[in-house]
Amino acid sequence: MKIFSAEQIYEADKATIKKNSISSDQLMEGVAVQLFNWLHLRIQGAPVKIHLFCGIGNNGGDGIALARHLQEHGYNIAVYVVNYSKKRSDDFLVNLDRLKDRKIWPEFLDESSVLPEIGRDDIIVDAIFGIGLNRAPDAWVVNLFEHIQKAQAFVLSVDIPSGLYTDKVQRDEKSVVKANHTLSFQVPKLVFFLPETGIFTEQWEVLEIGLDPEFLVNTETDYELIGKNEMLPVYIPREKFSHKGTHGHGLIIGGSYGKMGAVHLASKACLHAGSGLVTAFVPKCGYTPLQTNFPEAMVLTDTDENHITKIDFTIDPTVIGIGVGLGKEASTVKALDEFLSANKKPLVIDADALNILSENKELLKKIPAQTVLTPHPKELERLIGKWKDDFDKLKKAKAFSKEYDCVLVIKGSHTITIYDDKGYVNTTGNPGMGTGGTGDVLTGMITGLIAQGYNPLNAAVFGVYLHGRAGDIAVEKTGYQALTASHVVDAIGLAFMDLFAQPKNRPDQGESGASPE
Ligand SMILES: NC(=O)C1=CN([C@@H]2O[C@H](COP(=O)(O)OP(=O)(O)OC[C@H]3O[C@@H](n4cnc5c(N)ncnc54)[C@H](OP(=O)(O)O)[C@@H]3O)[C@@H](O)[C@H]2O)[C@@H](O)CC1
Ligand SMILES: Nc1ncnc2c1ncn2[C@@H]1O[C@H](COP(=O)(O)OP(=O)(O)O)[C@@H](O)[C@H]1O
Ligand SMILES: [K+]
Repeated sequence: MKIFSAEQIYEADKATIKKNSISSDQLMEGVAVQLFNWLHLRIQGAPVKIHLFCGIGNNGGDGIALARHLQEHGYNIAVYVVNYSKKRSDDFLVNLDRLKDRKIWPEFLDESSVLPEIGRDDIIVDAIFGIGLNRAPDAWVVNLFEHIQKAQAFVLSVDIPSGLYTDKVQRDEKSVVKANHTLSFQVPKLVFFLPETGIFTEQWEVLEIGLDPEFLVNTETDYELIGKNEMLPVYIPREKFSHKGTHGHGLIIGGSYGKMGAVHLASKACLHAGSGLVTAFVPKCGYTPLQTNFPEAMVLTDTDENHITKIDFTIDPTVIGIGVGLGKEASTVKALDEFLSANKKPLVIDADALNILSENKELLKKIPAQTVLTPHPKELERLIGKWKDDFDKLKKAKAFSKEYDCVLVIKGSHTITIYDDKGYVNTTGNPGMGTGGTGDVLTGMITGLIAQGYNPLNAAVFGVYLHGRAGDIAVEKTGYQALTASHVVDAIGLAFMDLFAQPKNRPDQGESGASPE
């Protein structure tokens, strides 16, 4: 699913109005009917009090139009106009008149108003600011937001939590409404997926509002949301006459004394992701544990007992995943330098190999085109430097990816893979995966996918998707706390099979950390 910018959404709006020969008021009316249907389906005429806080632009217009439909169906409503500007939008005014025609008189709130009482069991509709927010809300509006929060009632935000910008971080947390649920019009917004801005809505859901499909299909976006629908066309099926020789050979290089598990996890994940063969290249101390516990892997060893000191092998792997459990010994740094100077194979780089690159930036020039780098936030900071906020991070990440022609996988709750100026935002995974070793599993999976013939970008995006999906499947049996990296490895096969499972009968919805399909 594409993630459009606010400018593109306004353009889509215009294109829809032009193509369908409808007025903007008719478009808003369609939106209001959708909003009403959503609420009506869930509260089914219950006498719960619904407080609608409406701004004076089109977001407010949506709220005002929704109020009319709720009133027509006998709901117990209270409507407030948050009068933060004299410049009201035409469609807001049209809908305000319609409301007055029905003898509903909204309460106009301003700086001097006594704020309404809201019960804990009431519902709040937040239609104060939409995507038109372009400056910080006034202090009295922030005060209203706090009043809304204190009520602890269920907050439904229309289009976007009010106070949240679409393209920058709102510094003051109090200046944004914290929504329980957001109904985002037609497309999700990038801010739902970034750590600093995603916290303002617990759940989000796309509400179809009938924007022109041709515009949506033909418009390129900077970000794409990755779910099952995006990954199915990427999947490479197994051919009947294929064999281990055609499924590729992944080589995992890493490990040091006390950190051999990382190599075990990555190599196992590489095989579970479908690589025909896997070889682990480790210090000598890794030989026995790996051979004993993981019979499917072949093992090559360094001359040193505890660390990688010289990466020397005669096999011909398809792809190399390097860095897990590696350590940063001086001899390891030298070995990595020599390896990168000679290597011609596609690479996946993680963990200490990334840290070595960060400390020896000249080595970055030696990585092959489209190398996949998989940093967690701290490793990313070492690579690209400190960022001011999440948007600055994405900008710096894109510049870095361009400079070194690499696929940059920014790991997190919603991992974002960057390549060629575009970001692929993952929807799978869960907080249970914040446990040692899950990153090693991802490295192995991406390596295993490249081994089978996926190009590095597809391998990264698909690997991240499958990794999160495996975590989601595994956590159903373990719970968040007990989930371990090994559980994730064990569920990789189920994650593949889930690609072809019949969809469950539920609406196209998502929530922080859950898949939208
Ligand atoms: N295609 C779609 O998705 C459709 C979208 N629709 C809906 O339209 C919504 C966007 O509506 P919108 O453009 O009228 O802007 P909105 O957010 O209501 O703000 C109102 C105005 O407030 C102003 N302003 C800004 N910041 C301010 C501040 N801090 N303090 C005070 N004032 C401030 C600013 O005007 P300014 O003063 O800068 O001239 C701004 O224009 C969208 O979210 C969705 O709900 C549907 O109806 C139809 C289909
Ligand atoms: N809250 C979360 N939601 C979804 N995925 C998560 C969450 N926390 C961590 N993960 C995933 O778990 C992995 C952790 O990787 P990393 O920090 O490198 O772990 P390690 O170094 O221990 O292997 C990443 O792929 C990350 O996206
Ligand atoms: K809103």
